[in-house]
Amino acid sequence: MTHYTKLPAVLLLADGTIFYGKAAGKIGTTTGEICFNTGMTGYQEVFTDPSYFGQIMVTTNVHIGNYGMHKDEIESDSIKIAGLVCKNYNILYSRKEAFASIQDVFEEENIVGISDIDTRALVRHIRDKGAMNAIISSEITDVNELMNRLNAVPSMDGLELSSVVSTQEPYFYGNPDASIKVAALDLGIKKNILRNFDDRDIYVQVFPAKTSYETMKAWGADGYFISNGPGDPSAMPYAIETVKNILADNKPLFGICLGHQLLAEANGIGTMKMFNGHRGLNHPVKNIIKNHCEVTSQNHGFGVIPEEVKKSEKVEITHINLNDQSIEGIRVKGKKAFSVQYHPESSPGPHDSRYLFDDFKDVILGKLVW
Ligand SMILES: NC(=O)CC[C@H](N)C(=O)O
Repeated sequence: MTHYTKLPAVLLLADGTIFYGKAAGKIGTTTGEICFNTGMTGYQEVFTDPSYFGQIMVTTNVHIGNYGMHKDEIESDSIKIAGLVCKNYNILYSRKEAFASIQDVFEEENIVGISDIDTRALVRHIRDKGAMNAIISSEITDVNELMNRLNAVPSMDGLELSSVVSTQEPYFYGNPDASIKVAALDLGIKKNILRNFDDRDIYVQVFPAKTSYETMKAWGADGYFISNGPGDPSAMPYAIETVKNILADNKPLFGICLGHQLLAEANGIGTMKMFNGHRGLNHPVKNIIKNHCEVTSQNHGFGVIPEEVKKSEKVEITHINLNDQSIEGIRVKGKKAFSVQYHPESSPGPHDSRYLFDDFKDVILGKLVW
């Protein structure tokens, strides 16, 4: 640990609300869309999830950093959140397997945060007012200056971010002798998705976001995976085109989160920005086909437009959110394509939905048809 001084810090929201706290992480200034995650564990997996790129994360779990940082508990190779807002920011940690403190990693990776915030009050405020941009600073105290900087930050609505976090070059994951080959379009893929494929004897080639279907097909994949990722799905015509081409060839396709939204878009179903996203580890979802409930891990700020899904002749609904009845899963009629809005790789989160990876394998093997 190089240094740690609890300097004062400010959090300013786009609606003018100010919270004062203490500096956490790198001393500096950061901006992004503010969002909250209600998960009670797994902060490192959450902070390294590329879907959070461009977002300032408020953690409702009171203790952050208390079990340190672990080499294996990553969902990508760097911290992806734009900033952190928390209550207790612990630079001391209790686990001997940890390789560093949260402060070491945040300093190294230039992540700016603010602690000692009443996160209950802040979350209630965001919950009532909806998604908005915010700025954290431990170097600028002038509120007008902060507001000027905040006003220059683009809205998440309409932002394409996948090509920023995606791999630049294709790479392989898993066992080359595995029985099945899947081409994954990396829009911000989480590592635990790759681990889940590997666990099921599936060899994956991960392709950059803007790879065409033709290029992936040349590898001879048995199925196609469209990943999770940051930003607005409607701002990604290149990926919608890729999904349309996979569907036109009637290849097995599985989409998670952003991949789900893109499967909807490719079938003429629109997506929308939600008033508040779903981010947490205990969202109840009903599987309509199997007639059971799953407790799910979620992280999304956009959703598919329910009315458009319901009147679509191309897709059928497979999963529904039991909190707000939003659409959590679809499958394309007469095709081998399906997707879910939530995160079955659940890292962190409960493992109720891991069967979806088995389902994808069964679709590829022709054992699951609809
Ligand atoms: N986890 C994800 O793939 C998120 C998808 C999309 N960026 C959203 O916020 O809704």
